[in-house]
Parts: sequence; C-alpha cells; structure tokens
Amino acid sequence: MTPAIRFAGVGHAYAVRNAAPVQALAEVAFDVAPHEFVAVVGPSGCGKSTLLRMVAGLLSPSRGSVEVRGAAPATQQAAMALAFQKPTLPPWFDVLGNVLFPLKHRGLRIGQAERERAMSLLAMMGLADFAKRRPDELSGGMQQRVALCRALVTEPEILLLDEPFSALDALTRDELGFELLRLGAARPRTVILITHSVAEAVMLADRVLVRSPRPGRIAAEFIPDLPRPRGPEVTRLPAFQEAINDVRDTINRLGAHRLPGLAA
Ligand SMILES: Nc1ncnc2c1ncn2[C@@H]1O[C@H](COP(=O)(O)OP(=O)(O)OP(=O)(O)O)[C@@H](O)[C@H]1O
Repeated sequence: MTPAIRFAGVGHAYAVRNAAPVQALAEVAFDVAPHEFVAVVGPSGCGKSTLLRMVAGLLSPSRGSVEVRGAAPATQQAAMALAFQKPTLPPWFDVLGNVLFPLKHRGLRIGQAERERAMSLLAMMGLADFAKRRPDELSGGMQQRVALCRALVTEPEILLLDEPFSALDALTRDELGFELLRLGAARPRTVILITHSVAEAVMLADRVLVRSPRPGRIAAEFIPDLPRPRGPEVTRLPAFQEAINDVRDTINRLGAHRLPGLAA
C-alpha cells in the first residue's frame, strides 16, 4: 500500500546571511499510513514546522525526499489542507465567507451544496449562529474553530495541523481536539499534528513521534494503548497517564526538556 506520506532520508539546512547554514532536520525517515493520525512532538526549534511545510509542498528538502500519495507534494496540494497556530481569518469576509474561501481560491463555484457543507461544519463546531459575524467579533477559540472548518471544507484527504490549539485555554483545547476526532470518525482522513503538548499528542494520535533537539531526527515512536472512539473519558484511564509518562521519559532522556516550549 502506498503510504499517504513518506519521508526518506530527509535533511534540511536553511541558508543564513553572513553565518553558517542552520541544520534544521537530519535523516528524517518515517511513513504515515492512509487514515493514520500521527502527532509529532519535540522542543521548540527542532524543525517541526519545517517538516510540515515540506509535506505541504511549500519547501523542498535539501537532502532526501518527501512524497505525498507516492508523488511530489506540490502535485498533491488539492488533497491537503493546513491549519496553523494563528487562525489568520481575513476580516473583510464574514465567518461563512472565511470557511468558503478555499473553494473560491480554487476557482470552484459556490452553490447551495457548498454553502450547506460549510454550514454543517460550522454547526458541528457550535458556530451555526455566527455565520454572518465578522471574525473580530469572535473569541480566539471560536476563530480557531472557524479556521478548522475552513481547513475541512475542501474535504481534504490529508490534514496538516501546525499547533492549531496552542493559543487556546486548556479546556477549549481539549474540546476542539475531541471535536476533530469526531469529525475524523465521520470521514476518515490522514492527519499530521505538530504539537508541544505531550498530553494532546497521546490523547488524539494513533502514533506519537518524538523529535530530538536540532538538528531534528525522529528519536522514538509510541503507540498509545487507548480505545477508540476517544472522548474526555480517556484522560481518566491509567493507560493515558502511562503513555504520557513514557513519552516524557524519552524526551527527558534526549535532553529536550532543557529547551523551552515543551509542556505536559
Ligand atoms: N527561513 C529560515 N531561515 C533560517 N533559519 C530558519 C528558517 N526557518 C526556520 N529556521 C530555523 O530552523 C530551525 C527549525 O525551525 P522550525 O520552525 O521548523 O522549528 P519548530 O520545531 O517548528 O519550532 P517551534 O516549535 O518553535 O515553532 C530553527 O532553529 C529555526 O531557527
């Protein structure tokens, strides 16, 4: 079976003016199976965003290769959607306009079916009553929900999430994470989630990849032994805490805990 995503011997160095290149990634190799949910955790600066930009076809590796569905990532952009740490919603569109934006951007005609799809995503995220509001009339958590609806409106095969919940309070963060799982159960897709939160990674992912400090490599992988479908009750299972401890022990062994930006 062709993997959804394949990293083969990937390294990347950023050229820096008047200084030695920054080696962001080295020898990164892993596959993500179709419909697998993989979380990548690691300290700040270990190259997590670099890795995701390569999958999205926005950056080419200086060594090795990245493939999406067996092809060059840039040729697969229509099958992918990205959501970032900051929601970045254009203020001149209302909420519905923001969710529909990726379809317009692809030159697709927005008809009744598209509007209904966008509205049903908004309803699933508890935002049905806010479709006509402007983004700046919403809280940060609501804006992030809109950004997730926008990422999902194209029905992407592959969802790339770069710390999409990190600016939110802990409760909203968990709630959105489980919302994402519910949406995934309704329509399975491949997900890569980049996160600083070990708990979030364990709670949501089929597999957790731990990255070493820069230059980032995949130092370890964990398969949380948690049932699906998952809801808030999984956080009370002993296996949940055990999985978090296992991942954190590895991070501590790697020395990554001495770097900023990694939370339980
Ligand atoms: N355009 C660039 N030019 C030079 N160096 C860069 C560039 N982008 C990233 N880097 C460097 O590459 C390394 C990896 O960056 P990247 O943003 O991928 O890390 P990250 O793990 O996502 O970090 P964070 O968790 O803090 O967002 C960092 O040391 C960063 O300073």
